Amino acid sequence: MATEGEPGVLVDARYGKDKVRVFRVVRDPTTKVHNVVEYNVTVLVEGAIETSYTQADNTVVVATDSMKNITNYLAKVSPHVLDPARFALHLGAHLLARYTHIQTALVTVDQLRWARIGIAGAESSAKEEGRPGHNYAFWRDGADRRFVDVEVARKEKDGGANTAVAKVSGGLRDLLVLKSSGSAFENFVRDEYTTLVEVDDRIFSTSVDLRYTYDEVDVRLPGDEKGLVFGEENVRGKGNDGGVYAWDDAKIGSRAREITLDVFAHDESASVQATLYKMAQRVLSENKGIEKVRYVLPNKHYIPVDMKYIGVDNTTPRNAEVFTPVDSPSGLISATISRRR
Ligand SMILES: O=c1[nH]c(=O)c2[nH]c(=O)[nH]c2[nH]1
Repeated sequence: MATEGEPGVLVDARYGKDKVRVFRVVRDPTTKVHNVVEYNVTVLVEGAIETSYTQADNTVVVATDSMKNITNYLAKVSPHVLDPARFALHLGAHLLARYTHIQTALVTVDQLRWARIGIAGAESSAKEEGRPGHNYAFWRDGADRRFVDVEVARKEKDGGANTAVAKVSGGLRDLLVLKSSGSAFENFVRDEYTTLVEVDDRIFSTSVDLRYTYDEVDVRLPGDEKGLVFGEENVRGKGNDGGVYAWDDAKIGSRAREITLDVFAHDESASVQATLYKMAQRVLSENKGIEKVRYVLPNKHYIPVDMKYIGVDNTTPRNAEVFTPVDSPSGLISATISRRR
């Protein structure tokens, strides 16, 4: 939108609430087993909102405070609250159903870890991944977070249709790993700039960031007045997968984490690049609904301390035992691996 006399043109605009912190407990009154989730939610919208920027017209603005309220309200009433992907889809679809001038809703749900405390006893009838666990006592069993990113876009402009298409990706952030053997780095370019020595055994540590992207899904917006009826039938995969959800993000999320840890541990790593590629291939081969995988792996260097000055060998790989962990600089290795068509 351009106004005469102004040098600039509004090219894109989106707004919303970031860092909406939500904790939800779901209680089963019969078994007394509780399930809990903690999310950091980002909820943004795009659409016919240009005049709020160009003409100070707030009549098109759903307040970011209201978006926070909607997030909390859906955390209370959505049947999908325990599943971040479905919850994010429901929140995005709800915003489009409720506000016809909104074209696209962008929802990110970052999930903090809460695992059942695995103890036996009277209050431990619940199970987590087959293990016994306390019914309502939990602990933070890792600093890594699962996330899901959902972009729900109305199919037709101007609120005309009750159908939308959703781009969904999920992943993992800040999974910190280290191995003290099984990693080499040799045969790299050697020239006048090279000081790094080749090693057939070194420490390999990284903080894994992983994003996997699904095939797009079709979304039917909730038709009921309150926008709360949003079931399996509202989301359809595009392939011949019999409709409903084309994937189970909860299962894929925990499997991708297991695969990442498994490949990291088992691979005789020739480089961060080569290990990354193997991780991505495994994630693709075991999860048919995933279209592409992106890993970002910083190489967190651990430098053997040189003790030659005191007559001690601490630098040849066999004798390297004391290291200085180096925060910066770090390598930064990334790649996207897409399913072969
Ligand atoms: O696995 C590695 N890949 C690199 O590209 C690189 N560069 C470097 O200095 N060390 C390493 N390690």
